[in-house]
Amino acid sequence: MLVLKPEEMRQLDQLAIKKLGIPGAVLMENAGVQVVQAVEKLLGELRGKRATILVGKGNNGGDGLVVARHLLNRGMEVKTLLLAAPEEIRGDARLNLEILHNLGYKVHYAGQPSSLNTVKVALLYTDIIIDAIYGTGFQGSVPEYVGQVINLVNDSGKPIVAVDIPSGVEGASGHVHGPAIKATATVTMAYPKVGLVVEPGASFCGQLLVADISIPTVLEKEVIARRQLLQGELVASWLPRRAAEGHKGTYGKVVVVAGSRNMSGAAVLATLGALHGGAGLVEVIVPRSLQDRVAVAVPAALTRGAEETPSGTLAEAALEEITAGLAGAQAVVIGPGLGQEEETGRLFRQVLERIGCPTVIDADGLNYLAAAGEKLQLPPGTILTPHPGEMARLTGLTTAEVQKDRLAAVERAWRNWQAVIVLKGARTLIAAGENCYYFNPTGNPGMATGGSGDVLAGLIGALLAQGLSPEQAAAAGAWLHGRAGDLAREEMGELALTALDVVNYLRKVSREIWQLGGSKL
Ligand SMILES: NC(=O)C1=CN([C@@H]2O[C@H](COP(=O)(O)OP(=O)(O)OC[C@H]3O[C@@H](n4cnc5c(N)ncnc54)[C@H](O)[C@@H]3O)[C@@H](O)[C@H]2O)[C@H](O)CC1
Ligand SMILES: [K+]
Repeated sequence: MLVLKPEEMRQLDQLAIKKLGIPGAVLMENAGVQVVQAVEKLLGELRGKRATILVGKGNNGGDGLVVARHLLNRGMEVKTLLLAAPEEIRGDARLNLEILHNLGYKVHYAGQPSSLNTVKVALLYTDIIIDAIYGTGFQGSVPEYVGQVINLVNDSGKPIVAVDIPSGVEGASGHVHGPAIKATATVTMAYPKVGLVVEPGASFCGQLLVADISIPTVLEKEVIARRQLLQGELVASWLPRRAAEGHKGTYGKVVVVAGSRNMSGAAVLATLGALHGGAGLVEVIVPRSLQDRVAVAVPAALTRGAEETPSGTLAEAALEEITAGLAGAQAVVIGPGLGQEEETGRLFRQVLERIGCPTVIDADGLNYLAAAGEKLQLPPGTILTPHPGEMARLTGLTTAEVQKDRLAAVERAWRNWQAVIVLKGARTLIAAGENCYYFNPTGNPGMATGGSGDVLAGLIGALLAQGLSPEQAAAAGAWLHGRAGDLAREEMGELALTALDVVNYLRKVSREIWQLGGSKL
């Protein structure tokens, strides 16, 4: 599903209104009706229940006024609190204010500090709160009084439905500079906005519902940016359907270069990720003393032992053995558990020069890249999979700076390295080119556990080997990995979840994708 910046949404709104002749008031009416449906989903029967609607001065407030009219029609007791002076309300929002007035319905003015008590009382005697204070027109931080209102709403313990965007969240970036509504559900109009699918904004949305307000889909071609919210349907459409006559050669060979004495598990987990991601063949190359152990742990993989340093990391002398292993590879995964020996770093650079197929660089591989001091030539179709700390090293930012603006960080890394970048962490973000992003909604905090990233690297390698483009492999890998973690959480919660569970639950995801056969998940 396409993800838009507010300015792009405004452009489509304007085209729908001015070029196609759909009146703005119709769009607003549709927006309001969609919010009413969400309220109904949350509350069930509406008759006799109470709603409080907080209305700002812009069109978001206008949507709120439509909601008020429809909830009244459904027999609800509705209190509408205007946080702006009535004379500030213009255009379609004004029209809706006048309709309410003509109905004899009283909208309360609650736009100044002395109204805080009115707000408190309203919030006490309500079953649901509708946030129509700010929408896509909002930037910066909310005025002090509005901040006080928002804090009261958040502390009320009542379900909150945000109209288009939780007020206080910037639609273009997901930045939150002060108080912001913590919604139970957000009904966003026509398309998800960037600020709703990246952190921290994403955490304020609750359940995200995308409402059809009759913006014709033909207008999508006017949007140049390629930003996609990942969904099972899209991922399934990229994955190859296995042919009856297929054999292991059909699904590609992944070579995993990983592991050291203290981190043999990283090699095992990356290999398991590749095997469960559907690779035809996986060969894992590890320091010689680990080979037997790894072979027992992953009997379905080929193993190759290579020269090692005294501390048990791959040695420079391993180059020829690794080069031999690379023969016939469709994809390479390099980095998990390699350690931080200088000699292994030198080897890493030489191996990179010999790889001729799409490559996933993860973990210690990323640290070697960052430490190289010069910009290394990456294999064609490289994917980098940093967590925020690794991202900081790759871009010269601090981890806090990366997390504060993940979108900017991932864009910077893409420009620096000209590779597909997968920024892990809550709401994994993928940058694949100029204005080309994938936003991953799957995954949960239970997956913040050692080895989970190794599984992802292997999984992406498998998808590359099966012929997905680097951007599809990165995006699909992130989605499938997060989905496996989500299914694992459904059964075991977050505490006990380990990387091995992510591997094991890939089976269920595989089944879902298989059953989907290209239809909806
Ligand atoms: N036809 C349409 O465009 C439709 C839009 N819909 C809804 O409208 C909003 C967008 O409306 P807009 O009037 O552009 O913006 P807001 O309602 O978000 O109003 C913002 C309002 O507040 C001012 N403002 C911005 N930042 C701050 C700040 N930091 N402090 C104080 N005030 C601020 C700004 O100047 C505006 O005056 C969209 O989200 C939809 O909900 C309909 O859905 C359909 C048609
Ligand atoms: K809002």
